[in-house]
Amino acid sequence: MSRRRPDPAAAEAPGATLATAITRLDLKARAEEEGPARAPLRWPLVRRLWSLTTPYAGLRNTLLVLTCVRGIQLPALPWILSAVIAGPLAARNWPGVLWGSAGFLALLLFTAVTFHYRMKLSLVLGEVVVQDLRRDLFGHLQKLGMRYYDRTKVGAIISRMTSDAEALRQGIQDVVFVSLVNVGHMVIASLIMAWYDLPLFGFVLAMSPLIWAIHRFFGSRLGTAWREVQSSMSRVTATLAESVSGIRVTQGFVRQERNAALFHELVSDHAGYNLRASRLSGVYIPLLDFNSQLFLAGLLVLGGWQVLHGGLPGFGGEQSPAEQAATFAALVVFIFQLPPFFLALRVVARQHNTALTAMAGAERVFALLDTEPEVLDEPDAAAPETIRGEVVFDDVSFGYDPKRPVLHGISFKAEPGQTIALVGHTGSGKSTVIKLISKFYLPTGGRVLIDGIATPGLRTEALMAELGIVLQSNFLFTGTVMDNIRMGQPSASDADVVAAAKKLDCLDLLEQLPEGLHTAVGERGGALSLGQRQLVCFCRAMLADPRLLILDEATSSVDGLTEARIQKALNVLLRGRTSFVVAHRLSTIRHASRVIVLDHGKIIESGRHNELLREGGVYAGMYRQFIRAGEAAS
Ligand SMILES: Nc1ncnc2c1ncn2[C@@H]1O[C@H](COP(=O)(O)OP(=O)(O)OP(=O)(O)O)[C@@H](O)[C@H]1O
Repeated sequence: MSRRRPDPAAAEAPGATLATAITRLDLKARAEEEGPARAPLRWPLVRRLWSLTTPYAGLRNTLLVLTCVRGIQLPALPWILSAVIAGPLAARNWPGVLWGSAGFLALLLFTAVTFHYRMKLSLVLGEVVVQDLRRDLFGHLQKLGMRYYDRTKVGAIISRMTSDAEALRQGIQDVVFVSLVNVGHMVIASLIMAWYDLPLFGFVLAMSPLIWAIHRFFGSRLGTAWREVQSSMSRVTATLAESVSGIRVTQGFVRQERNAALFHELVSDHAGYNLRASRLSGVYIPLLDFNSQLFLAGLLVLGGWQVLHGGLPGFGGEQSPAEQAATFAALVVFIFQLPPFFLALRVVARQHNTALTAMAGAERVFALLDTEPEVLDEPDAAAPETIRGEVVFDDVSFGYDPKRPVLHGISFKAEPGQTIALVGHTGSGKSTVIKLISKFYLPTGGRVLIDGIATPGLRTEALMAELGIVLQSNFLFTGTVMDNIRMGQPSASDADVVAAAKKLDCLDLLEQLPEGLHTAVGERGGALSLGQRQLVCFCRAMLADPRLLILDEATSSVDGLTEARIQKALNVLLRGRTSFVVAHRLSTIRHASRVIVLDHGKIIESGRHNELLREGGVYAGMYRQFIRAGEAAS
């Protein structure tokens, strides 16, 4: 954890304690979204990860061959050098030195070419596998139902697609191939050393676990520290983005100081993690370097003794000149083999840490891919060509959590072509009724019937083909006005889009935009006014021409003139199709075939506007309030 100095400015800031509490909660929630940093190596998971390379078996197998070749080349290079020094050079044989150098150069070139292709192909393999994985994840996310999205945070989904997918890429592109190269290198180098001098090699083996242990101790701590640095940075950027986009609210509610305290806390957290990682690196790298050099010093003493005194203490007696030359050659071989041998050991240990991170990422990514989409269709569900648009709620009850119902015994019938206005206080269940008609959920009790077919028996695609949804948030995707309208009917031509806008009598309003229908709407439609966004969504629904229309009317007000045009467009849009409107406009409610008043998930009144007014019940009270609020605002 980071150690922070108390900051007087932050402590004095109003709400600093609250800010700290919020940060703590926020950090905890985000840490939960990110999940554990590492997971143990599990064979089934490794096999599944490896199976992602199956479609690219040719590429993968070429890489395996290159990996093996490189595992031999790496120890062969220092071996040639040591052989030339201990052989031709010690014997003062100049042509032999030249031949040896030429052989070294040739192998060097071959090694460079192998390295080039190994790097290139592993990057390609990592890229194609991650591309497939992201495509599969996205496709799978599209299939998951509302329940999944109700319980999963957006941040968690984004982490699966970004940091976890990246961890998998590292696992596939680096861990396997880099580890194989280095393990191969170590095996061959060990064979060479053991061949030259078995007892001296015993000394090397005895020291290796020390280096491995140092690496494991620091490596895992460093891995965690760097991951914390990264995630604390993403918290800083996320908070910064939120603060900048919400700057008006911040200033409006005079929250600048509180936000500054929160931001300060996140930044000092990040600095703390950075310092911790730097402190660890500062000990680890010099320690490892010192150990390797110490090792060489030990080797020089032992090997030197052997050369000068004939064999290691306790391993044989007097040596002949030929044996002494062989001992000298062995020492040179060891001195050349050892530094890259320890380097390879370090690389393998580092890859082990990366593999644990990849395992954690793989567990989460596969868990998402294995999440079964909720089955909403019965096996023999009907898929009628068209829908007339009769909607019946037959004693429907529903709870997002089945133990806590939010709709109780709802019954009503909408004839084809009718407009049903849903009104009620916030949380009364209006949106939930709409979600049941849209088949985002199935009722927990009773039946929702469309054209006499209960929703589980009606194929979801058939319903969606005849269902148009216009939400209050007026969701627009990055692209042009034209693209956004066409989303309602992807095969529609430009002329069809223009015709839809004409039908709603709003073409002139959209053509007034800087580039007319080709104007880019900006992120989430930010480049358009609220009224323009609503019109684009109406055109989108008009183009799709569904039999059933769901409309969550926007509450935000637009200027009087635009309001009149929107109202006119809305009347055209509603005409001739069964519509359910979460109504906020008086004129929509007045023209509705029926107004359904909900309270705490129950229908308390139902009828035409005038009838309900005459009854003088809850609706009449709401209406009076509405009128008073309208007068006060004008
Ligand atoms: N995804 C959800 N998970 C759990 N409970 C939910 C969910 N959505 C809504 N609820 C709860 O269901 C009840 C009805 O909510 P609903 O959104 O249908 O009301 P509403 O009348 O549309 O409200 P508003 O006018 O504020 O949009 C509320 O108590 C709400 O807290």
